Amino acid sequence: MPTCAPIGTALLTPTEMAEADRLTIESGISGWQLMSAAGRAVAGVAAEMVALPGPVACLAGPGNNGGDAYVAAANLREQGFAVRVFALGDPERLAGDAAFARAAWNAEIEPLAAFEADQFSLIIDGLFGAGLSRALDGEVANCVERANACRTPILSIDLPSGVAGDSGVVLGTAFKARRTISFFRAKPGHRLEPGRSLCGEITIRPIGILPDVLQTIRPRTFDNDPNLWGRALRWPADAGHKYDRGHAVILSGGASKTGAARLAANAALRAGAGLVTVFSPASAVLVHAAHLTAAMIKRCEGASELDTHLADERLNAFVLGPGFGVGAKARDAARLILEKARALVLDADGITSYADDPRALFALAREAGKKASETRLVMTPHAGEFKRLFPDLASSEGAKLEQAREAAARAHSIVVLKGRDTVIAEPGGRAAINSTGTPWLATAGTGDVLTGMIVAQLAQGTPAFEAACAGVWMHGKAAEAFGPGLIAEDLAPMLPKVFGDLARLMDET
Ligand SMILES: NC(=O)C1=CN([C@@H]2O[C@H](COP(=O)(O)OP(=O)(O)OC[C@H]3O[C@@H](n4cnc5c(N)ncnc54)[C@H](OP(=O)(O)O)[C@@H]3O)[C@@H](O)[C@H]2O)[C@@H](O)CC1
Ligand SMILES: Nc1ncnc2c1ncn2[C@@H]1O[C@H](COP(=O)(O)OP(=O)(O)O)[C@@H](O)[C@H]1O
Ligand SMILES: [K+]
Repeated sequence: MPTCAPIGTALLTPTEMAEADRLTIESGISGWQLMSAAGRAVAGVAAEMVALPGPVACLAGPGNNGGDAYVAAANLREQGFAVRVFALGDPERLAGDAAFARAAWNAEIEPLAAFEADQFSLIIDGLFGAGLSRALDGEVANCVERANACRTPILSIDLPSGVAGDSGVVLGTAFKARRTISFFRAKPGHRLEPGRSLCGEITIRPIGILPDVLQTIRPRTFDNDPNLWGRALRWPADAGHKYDRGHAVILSGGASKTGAARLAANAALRAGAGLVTVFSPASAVLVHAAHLTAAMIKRCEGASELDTHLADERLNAFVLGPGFGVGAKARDAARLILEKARALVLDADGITSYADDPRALFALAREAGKKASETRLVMTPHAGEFKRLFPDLASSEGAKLEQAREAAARAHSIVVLKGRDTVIAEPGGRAAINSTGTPWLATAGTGDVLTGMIVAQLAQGTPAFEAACAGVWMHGKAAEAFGPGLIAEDLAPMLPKVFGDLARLMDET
């Protein structure tokens, strides 16, 4: 079986990054060494973006982000580029390493008001990075908007000025960069929208910060990639049996709404569940029979039949919600499944069924978790569904990471808050931000497919957080593998390629 590094790829908040900086300096590497390395790295990327002699504009802010810009300016000048530096505020007031960097530039510094964006071949944005503390306004906001309006490419240092590093939210206004270079580890703001889109292509460079500092910082946010969950994923054992790979159940809605259940069922089979059964009301059994082959069908009319079926303990992971219908029937089913401490992926109508009483669901999840000694509920809301269960959290605009984290703690469950920047959070505070996928996923039924990919991992015994992360990752990879023009049915057939690529990736790490 392939193996992989035990910890994930951490994403550091600006506060954690400052701590990484501080711990490294404490260990004997100076702040000036870090800034020099950062500035040189910026110049290296700039030189990839523009041909000699430029001209290049370096916009320098009042903090260390500006310091990086002065170092980059001096380095580019050495390489033969024509460079002009424009400063926000009085450069004489710079302190510490940034003052050093300004002194090393040792040439004219013009006021930001003199900057004319269309006179340059490249703009380097060193106004604000991790230290952004309030909305851009006045002269700075004007400068950003002028730069965005012209076609000159922008290279942002650390973050596009105006993007908050911990949330990706825009404070006032922000540069729309062609490329962004950051250091040591990426930040949540590089992954969360709209920050992610404003960064353009992101390059992360080492600058001498020691990875050991992560042991002290203990980050809680990670890139959703196989470094985080690869080792937890179950692969078929050489002499394995189908029951070793779990038996997933998809609860279907009535005759006119059966497609969603089949999308989930086929995805669950392709994603590795040993067996998959669709529980169907009598009225829809024939419709399913006409379409399903490897997946099985069992009549399940309502609560009492579900209760009887649940006596079979091999049925270990369930999907409830896609096409199911909103109401008491969904709530009864969720209750029975969680009371038996089976793993449950709750989506769509399953989530909406609890809009009037979310706390009833959270209590069921808490008890199921206690009984099984692990989280049993995975919820997969899109923003609209999220709002139905967590209206107070949803009103805090733009704080997607914290919303998902708080919701997971409150609901004693894994919360998969979907979108281009899907966040997966667990009750203990660990969270992952996904970057796989394409905009072609914005089409009917792809969420149903996602539930199938997650339930397959749960059925195989992967812990709920890792199961959800793996499902979201492979869902996006399947979309990338298919390319433009996809519909929901196209995703599951891409999984053999996704698994092949994953196995190779993990063998390499
Ligand atoms: N950590 C590392 O490992 C390394 C970090 N490095 C670099 O350091 C950067 C972080 O530096 P930093 O902490 O000095 O913050 P920075 O982003 O320059 O801004 C602070 C200044 O901006 C001001 N200000 C804020 N918002 C404002 C607004 N809207 N409008 C106007 N002013 C505003 C704020 O004012 P204040 O809030 O104090 O009033 C303060 O004066 C980081 O992004 C990276 O590039 C590398 O050199 C090497 C290693
Ligand atoms: N612009 C986008 N880029 C990447 N992924 C997206 C985008 N829009 C939607 N998705 C993904 O597509 C899926 C849509 O799920 P959902 O909204 O539940 O759709 P449905 O209910 O039609 O199945 C989610 O996994 C979501 O993260
Ligand atoms: K910047």
